[in-house]
Amino acid sequence: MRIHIATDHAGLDFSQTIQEHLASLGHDVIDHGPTSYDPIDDYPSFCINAAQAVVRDQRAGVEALGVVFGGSGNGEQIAANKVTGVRAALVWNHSTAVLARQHNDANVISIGARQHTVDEAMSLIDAFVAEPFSLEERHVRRIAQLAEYEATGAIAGHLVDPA
Ligand SMILES: O=C(CO)[C@H](O)[C@H](O)COP(=O)(O)O
Repeated sequence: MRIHIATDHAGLDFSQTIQEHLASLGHDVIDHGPTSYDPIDDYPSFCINAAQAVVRDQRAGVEALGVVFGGSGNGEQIAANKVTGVRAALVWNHSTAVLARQHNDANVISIGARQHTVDEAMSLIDAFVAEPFSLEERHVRRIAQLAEYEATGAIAGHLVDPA
């Protein structure tokens, strides 16, 4: 699996340790930064670059996922979800890691580095990467509705207020 990683200053130590862990498991890890600690850096561009790379890879038929870190993970999830084709989930326990794949076919997860130990975060990421999408019809249908809204601003057969 290719795994695209991004963070900001709040998750930089985490990110480096976790990248080594993922590489030791044989994953192809790609770091989208930052490359050095800057306490006033901004997470959006790092996370958007990682998210774009996931979508680009998946569209090219490459198995790829993304993991973004921040202090809470909230802003990083929001940033990743601005990229068309991204389904980014905030993961904070084993169940949300597994369900992000099973139900949501999430292609990016976000983890708050100030909310977990690095060992906890590694186990959340391992659970996420190991879990397949269930392919159950109701989940496929809901994900398709999200993609349709993203593409057209509407969901056929459902009332969506105009943006
Ligand atoms: O989690 C985050 C965004 O959701 C950021 O990592 C966090 O806001 C950074 O905080 P600070 O600039 O105070 O170190």
